[in-house]
Amino acid sequence: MLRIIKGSEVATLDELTVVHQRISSFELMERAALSFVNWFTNQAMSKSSRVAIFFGPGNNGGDGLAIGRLLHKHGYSIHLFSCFESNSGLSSDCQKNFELIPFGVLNSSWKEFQKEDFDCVIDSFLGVGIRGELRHQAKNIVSKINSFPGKKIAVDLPSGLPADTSCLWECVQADITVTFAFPKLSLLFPEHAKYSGEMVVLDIGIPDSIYEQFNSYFFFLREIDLCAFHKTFHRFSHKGDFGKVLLVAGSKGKMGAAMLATKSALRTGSGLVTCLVPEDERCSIHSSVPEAMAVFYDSEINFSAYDSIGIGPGLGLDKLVLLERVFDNFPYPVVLDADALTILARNPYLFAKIPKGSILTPHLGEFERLFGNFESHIDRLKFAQDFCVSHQLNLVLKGANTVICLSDGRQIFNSSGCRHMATAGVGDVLTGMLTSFLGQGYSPEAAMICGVFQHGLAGELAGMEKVRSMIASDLIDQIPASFKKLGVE
Ligand SMILES: NC(=O)C1=CN([C@@H]2O[C@H](COP(=O)(O)OP(=O)(O)OC[C@H]3O[C@@H](n4cnc5c(N)ncnc54)[C@H](OP(=O)(O)O)[C@@H]3O)[C@@H](O)[C@H]2O)[C@@H](O)CC1
Ligand SMILES: Nc1ncnc2c1ncn2[C@@H]1O[C@H](COP(=O)(O)OP(=O)(O)O)[C@@H](O)[C@H]1O
Ligand SMILES: [K+]
Repeated sequence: MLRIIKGSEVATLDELTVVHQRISSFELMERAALSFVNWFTNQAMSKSSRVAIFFGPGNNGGDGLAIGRLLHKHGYSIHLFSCFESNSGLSSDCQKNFELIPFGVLNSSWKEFQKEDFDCVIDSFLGVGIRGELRHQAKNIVSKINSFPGKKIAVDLPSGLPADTSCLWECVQADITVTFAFPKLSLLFPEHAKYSGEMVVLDIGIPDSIYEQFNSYFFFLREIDLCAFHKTFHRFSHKGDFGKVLLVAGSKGKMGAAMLATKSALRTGSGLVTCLVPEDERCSIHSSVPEAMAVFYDSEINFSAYDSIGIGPGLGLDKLVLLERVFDNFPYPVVLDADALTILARNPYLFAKIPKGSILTPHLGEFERLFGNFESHIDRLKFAQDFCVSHQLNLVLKGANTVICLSDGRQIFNSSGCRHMATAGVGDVLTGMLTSFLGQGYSPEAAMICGVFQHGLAGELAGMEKVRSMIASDLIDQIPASFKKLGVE
């Protein structure tokens, strides 16, 4: 899994790569620029587009100059805007690229930029090199860039955004940030959505072994990481091997949540799925998910007969006693979502009773209900880390780039998913998937890695087809295609 390192460590990462691959730092910059240009030319942007590139004196500016040179070669009309007073302080690779500005590419001061003259702005003013608060002049440059109403594409980071911390000043408001090698931590913070826009991570050929030389408990989960976590089943596998799972979900008026979680667990591969529901609601489960079984609140339930239990979707807030019964009678990790989390928030003494290794799946609102308000995402993540380590629990903090917070302190950002997933019931589907993988014998870590990534992938597939019309059931329908895409049978 890709390690997310600090912005201040990028220079060392570059140096180690240059030595390891026997290339020059100029060649590494060229590689970054080529990967950007390759991405850019695949966007639906006409060759007649007029492109403005703001470039600073550091290596971020060097990237911009190289990008400008290469885009000019592709036939784009390029106008460079320098964001410094004197040419004497350029970084060495920026200087080399400055000397290579081709004939036909205009170069002016940022002050001369006229927004009406362009179709697109590339922001390569500042990257990971920013230290401390943005200086006065830099703030003016950022405002100038932000005055452009069209598409703004940030190179590596929107200028002004610190790489690892929350930002307290105005930065470039990019529509898309194209970042090199690994996502800079601050691009993953929800409070930076208006600066980072969409995020694209481009591989520039830095081997994983180089990242391993840095200490970091933040990771980025990609499709290639999944294969190692999936179990394989053999020819003689029977439904018992695929797990017996129990979903404690649904109440009067909220049976849809139970159905979504149940269908999702079946589609994720569970052999036997039972739903614990109010007896009055038996028909709704039987008629909508005939493959599932139902048990009822008043009956004697042998919780230990199940391989995994997921609790919460549509449960209702009056199920404290039931929740305690599960905790007292089931010693293995459970999945806790939705109303189960609200019951926990109201009764914090229950934290100590949750089986070790369990998975709590709050969205930001539920996280706040459980643990209070945080000024920044980094503070929230630090709290989550301490909570997970001290209680030996796992937490899936849902949202764009869902964070899997493991009980050993590691925090893994998911890369799959799309904005169309922000619709009712999509979280219930995740509960079904996580419970299903646990029931199939996956460790909590493997269940979260496979479940969270694949949930996002199914969401992307459904979103591609249904765009903003997507509903949670569409995501369930795409679970089979997500298995196929991952090559998991
Ligand atoms: N492996 C990778 O990812 C690769 C990374 N690469 C690229 O290198 C970039 C990093 O380049 P970098 O280190 O030269 O820093 P960069 O962002 O250009 O900024 C330096 C400038 O910022 C200025 N400055 C500082 N603080 C400031 C403030 N508060 N307010 C205002 N200004 C401030 C500082 O001024 P000074 O303090 O020196 O006066 C200096 O001029 C990285 O983002 C990526 O694009 C690729 O080329 C290759 C592979
Ligand atoms: N903008 C987004 N980008 C990617 N994924 C998202 C986005 N918004 C929501 N999601 C995902 O959709 C799911 C929504 O879950 P949740 O808020 O619990 O929904 P519900 O309670 O309606 O079931 C989560 O898995 C979350 O990560
Ligand atoms: K930038």
